[in-house]
Amino acid sequence: MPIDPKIALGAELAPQEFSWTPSDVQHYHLALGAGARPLDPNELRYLDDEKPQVLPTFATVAANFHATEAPKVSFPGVEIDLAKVVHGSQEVTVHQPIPASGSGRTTTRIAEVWDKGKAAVIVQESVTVDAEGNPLWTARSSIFARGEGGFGGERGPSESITLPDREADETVVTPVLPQQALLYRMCGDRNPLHSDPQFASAAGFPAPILHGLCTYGMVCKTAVDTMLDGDSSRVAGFRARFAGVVFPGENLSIQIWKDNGRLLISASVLEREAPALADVVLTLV
Ligand SMILES: C/C=C/C(=O)SCCNC(=O)CCNC(=O)[C@H](O)C(C)(C)COP(=O)(O)OP(=O)(O)OC[C@H]1O[C@@H](n2cnc3c(N)ncnc32)[C@H](O)[C@@H]1OP(=O)(O)O
Repeated sequence: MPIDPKIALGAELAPQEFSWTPSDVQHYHLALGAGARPLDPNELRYLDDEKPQVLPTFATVAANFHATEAPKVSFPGVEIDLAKVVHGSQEVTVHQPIPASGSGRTTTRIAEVWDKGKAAVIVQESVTVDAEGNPLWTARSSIFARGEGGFGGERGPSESITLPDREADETVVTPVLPQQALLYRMCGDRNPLHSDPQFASAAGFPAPILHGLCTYGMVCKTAVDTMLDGDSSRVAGFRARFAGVVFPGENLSIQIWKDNGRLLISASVLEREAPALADVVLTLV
């Protein structure tokens, strides 16, 4: 059985130990498009050699940054073909600004398994501490496994955020480079869905799609640059639901509203007027 919720729910995955360097951080930021404004000192903070500031979304790549193999969707009680899976949602809460270098230990458990009929939604929660055991960040993410529902589980919640009924405080267009996914996969996510046209076609897409976490990082960076004077240490948390695919070479239209100590954001693909990220909340420190 591809999904056995009785085994999966609450299962702990093998802990991951890892470390990162300023060079990894620079590399991650470049893969999100940093450096496009090379005369802007705020932009160069992401790329400093000694002490780059670190976007909180680096938390999503830190543990696997040096992976060179395609990921597997294989956990206790879950065995799914990678081609059926898209990233559903992501949330990161940082407990301190992420340092420019360090080491961490992540423990992950399968927190929820929902049966959406045509799909399964599997939610993982993870906690990362530094070498001394101090909390660095916690994360929650879901995958949406197409064709894997119908195992007799519960449907689960279906919440969404209502955006303010007024014009956005800022609207920014952020280009996705034609080579963006090929750059981003060097941050440890070698899923061929993002690079191999044949694999993408077999998965039902006309071309390789952008990593959801690349869109996620790009939108967080845009919000930090536009609303927080380029200071990523003001971000306490960032969450989003992946509402539609993005193709490299498209443009993201990003709308941002100030809302009581947080930013609410929506991101869509300009050319197709199609949603990219929904339920996006940036929580301020
Ligand atoms: C390993 C891969 C890594 C990647 O990076 S892949 C790239 C990043 N991810 C994406 O690009 C995904 C973009 N999103 C989509 O393409 C679509 O959006 C989905 C295929 C995820 C869902 O679309 P649809 O099949 O039309 O679903 P529905 O009919 O709108 O909803 C069915 C049920 O599924 C829940 N749901 C919808 N989207 C998500 C999501 N993104 N994450 C978690 N759950 C989701 C809904 O709520 C609802 O359930 P309820 O009827 O109980 O309300």
